[in-house]
Amino acid sequence: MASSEEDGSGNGSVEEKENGKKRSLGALATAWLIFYNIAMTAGWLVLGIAMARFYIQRGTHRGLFRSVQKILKFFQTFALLEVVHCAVGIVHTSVLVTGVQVSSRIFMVWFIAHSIKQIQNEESVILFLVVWTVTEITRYSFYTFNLLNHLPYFIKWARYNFFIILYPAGVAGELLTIYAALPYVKKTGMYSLRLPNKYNVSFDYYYFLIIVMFSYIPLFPQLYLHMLRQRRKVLHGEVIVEKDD
Ligand SMILES: CCCCCCCCCCCCC[C@@H](O)CC(=O)SCCNC(=O)CCNC(=O)[C@H](O)C(C)(C)COP(=O)(O)OP(=O)(O)OC[C@H]1O[C@@H](n2cnc3c(N)ncnc32)[C@H](O)[C@@H]1OP(=O)(O)O
Repeated sequence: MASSEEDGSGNGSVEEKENGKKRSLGALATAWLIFYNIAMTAGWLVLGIAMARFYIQRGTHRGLFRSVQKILKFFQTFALLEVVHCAVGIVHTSVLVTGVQVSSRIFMVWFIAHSIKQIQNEESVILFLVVWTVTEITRYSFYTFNLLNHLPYFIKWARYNFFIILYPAGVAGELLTIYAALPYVKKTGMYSLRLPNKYNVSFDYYYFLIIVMFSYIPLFPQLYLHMLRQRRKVLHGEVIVEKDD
């Protein structure tokens, strides 16, 4: 009689198969994340180089957003996958924190900078673009090297120190840009729904933007504190017990 190990019907064998499955899922997920992080690092690098070239050649920031917007829209929108990564569990971080971060960026790109052409040449747009670019090149290269188990210390240091200045600077750029958009939104009534209409609902994008600006007050500190906790954990080895979402 064949032993359970030989015929593959015993517990040990089932466990082995399951472990194998886990291993291959793990390998697949790792391979995907390496590909994703390399693509994102490259995308933000291309954006950074395009911005620098534009400024060196033209000597002005006017027209810069227009010239780099396609790359920005593509790679910032691609970042939606980060929420998916957390949701399916291949990345161990909070769906809520990542969701707030990604949705605020998507909102800035599509519903502010893309939609309101009149504000595209504001200095504040360049401020958040430069800040996002430096942040993302550092962040995605950090994840890539980390997954490859070859993380240079200066990248780790940059990932968990740059944000101390870049986060408030990015928020300032975003808030100033929304503020600059307000008069145009009020004048044109864009994305607004006035009564009477067949749905019997009204929506005022102008007031919505004001609410969004105020929502930074409770939300931004949460993200900043999250990053400070990550910093203590990664750079100083502190054990931090995170609350579930
Ligand atoms: C509809 C209208 C919406 C309006 C909403 C208004 C909201 C307003 C408030 C929002 C303000 C945001 C402003 C913001 O846009 C401004 C800026 O970004 S300025 C630039 C500076 N910013 C930053 O430095 C933050 C950048 N963002 C992040 O770091 C992340 O998005 C964040 C979710 C905030 C934190 O990331 P995370 O929790 O993942 O921290 P870690 O990087 O330490 O990673 C934790 C573990 O997860 C692993 N991980 C994560 N991602 C990956 C990945 N892609 N590939 C592989 N591994 C990944 C990481 O390695 C860690 O694992 P381990 O702990 O095991 O090492």
